[in-house]
Amino acid sequence: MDRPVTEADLTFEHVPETDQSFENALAKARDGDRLTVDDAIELLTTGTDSGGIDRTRKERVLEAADRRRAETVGEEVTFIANLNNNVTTACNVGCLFCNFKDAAHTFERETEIETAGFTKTPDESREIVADAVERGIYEVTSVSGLHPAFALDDDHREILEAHPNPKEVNYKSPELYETSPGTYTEQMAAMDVDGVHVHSMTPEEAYHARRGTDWSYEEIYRRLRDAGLDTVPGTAAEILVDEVRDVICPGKIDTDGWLEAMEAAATVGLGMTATIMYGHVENEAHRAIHLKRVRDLQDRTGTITEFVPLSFIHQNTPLYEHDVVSGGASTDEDELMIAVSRLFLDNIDHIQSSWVKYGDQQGLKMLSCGADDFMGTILSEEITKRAGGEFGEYRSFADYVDLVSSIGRIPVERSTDYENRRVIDPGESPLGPQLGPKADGTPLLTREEQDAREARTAPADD
Ligand SMILES: C[S@@+](CC[C@H](N)C(=O)[O-])C[C@H]1O[C@@H](n2cnc3c(N)ncnc32)[C@H](O)[C@@H]1O
Ligand SMILES: Nc1c(NC[C@H](O)[C@H](O)[C@H](O)CO)[nH]c(=O)[nH]c1=O
Ligand SMILES: N[C@@H](Cc1ccc(O)cc1)C(=O)O
Ligand code: SF4
Repeated sequence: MDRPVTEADLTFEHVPETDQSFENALAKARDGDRLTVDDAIELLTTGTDSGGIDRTRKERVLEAADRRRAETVGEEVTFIANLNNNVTTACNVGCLFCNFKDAAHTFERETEIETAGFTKTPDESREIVADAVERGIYEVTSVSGLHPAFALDDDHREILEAHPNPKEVNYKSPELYETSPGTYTEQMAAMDVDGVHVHSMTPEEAYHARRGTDWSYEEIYRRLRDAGLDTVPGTAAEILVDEVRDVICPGKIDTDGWLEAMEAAATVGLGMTATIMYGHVENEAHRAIHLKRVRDLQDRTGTITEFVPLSFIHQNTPLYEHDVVSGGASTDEDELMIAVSRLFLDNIDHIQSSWVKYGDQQGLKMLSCGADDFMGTILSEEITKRAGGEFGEYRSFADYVDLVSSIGRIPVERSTDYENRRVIDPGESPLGPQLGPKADGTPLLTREEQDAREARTAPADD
């Protein structure tokens, strides 16, 4: 085809059609029976017997999910004091839903083009994380573009440098770039400040860290773990159905590759999260199959601590700009995605509501649709912002306590693995992080940041 693919061109093998009825599926969900893919399709569509979403049926699904949430985890709403420290935006994988990336050639020394992106050296990463740890952060989340100069470690660099055709394996020497990201193990070690929890290396990044070798994912994750990695973010999952991946991320590892990497991380003892990125070209059958693949993986490993539905942010993405999609998920679809995740994933305790994707108001609503975790302080956000999201880059503990208390739930700070938890009394002072290695309750934001924030939110002078 010499024109870009559009929504009308897409025909999928998997379509939302079933022999199940909505009422049967809902009855099973209410009874706590394990749901099938067809059950999930019925709930996500509020019945395939009619088109569009039926609001009354939707409310019944949300109610069932909210009840399941209360039975499983009670009334506490958790969140974490964390920092996002993404190392580089250089990436040539070309996912059509992503505007986080910048073409890697714009980072080269010998280029006229000024790059719109960034690359941090390991020393720079350490400084950023050390500063945040100083302020009470105890998790760093780090996801990055697949910079061509990245290697797993010195052994891997040697292999890549000796490769007869480095281009074939998406490798270029660090000397060619203005700034080198170093190696993945150097970045892990650099971010491992004072025992901070390092949450990093998605399956896609792990694939990049083994390119041009015959090393297994176990070997990759073992070396990363030994360098300081603690848990793995289960992003790059997108939709775990290859006919969808072929459209939105043809350059990425396939479904089996993603599952293999996650299983390997579990085998070497790493905990992990899992995600779905929905609301683009996929239909409810794909969402349901995705949930089944995640549930099966968790049956095999038991190491997934939370499931995170990531609603597609469309504004600045190639998928939207090339008219492949006309927007993202509707609010009804968002609520049903959270609810059916809770009902279907009977082996994952926590469902996360992302304020980055939904905003505060809808994010809070999700906590009554099946979600029980409200993400983290993050302090910096680039993925959603660059895609056109407008819900900001951080939340303080005071924000969290206000928000969670406003819906009559209990604010609780947690560790990445949910093992350490601290119920926060809204009346206490300070509210700040207390689980951290420097647990002195230092406010999350510096004075300057607080002032800047107040200036932004203050009513304009007349
Ligand atoms: C930007 S990538 C960074 C890590 C690494 N390059 C990878 O792909 O695994 C992390 C995740 O962000 C999510 N993401 C990217 N663009 C998005 C968008 N426009 N809307 C919602 N989520 C998005 C995707 O789920 C993706 O896997
Ligand atoms: N949902 C989003 C997250 N979630 C990850 C959490 O912040 C945290 O790292 C995890 O729960 C492990 O403790 N992070 C983002 O940057 N953006 C999101 O939309
Ligand atoms: N980085 C992802 C979110 C994410 C990160 C880590 C996780 O464990 C889960 C989700 C995004 O903003 O889209
Ligand atoms: S989602 Fe990840 S791999 Fe894909 S283009 Fe964006 S940064 Fe690169």
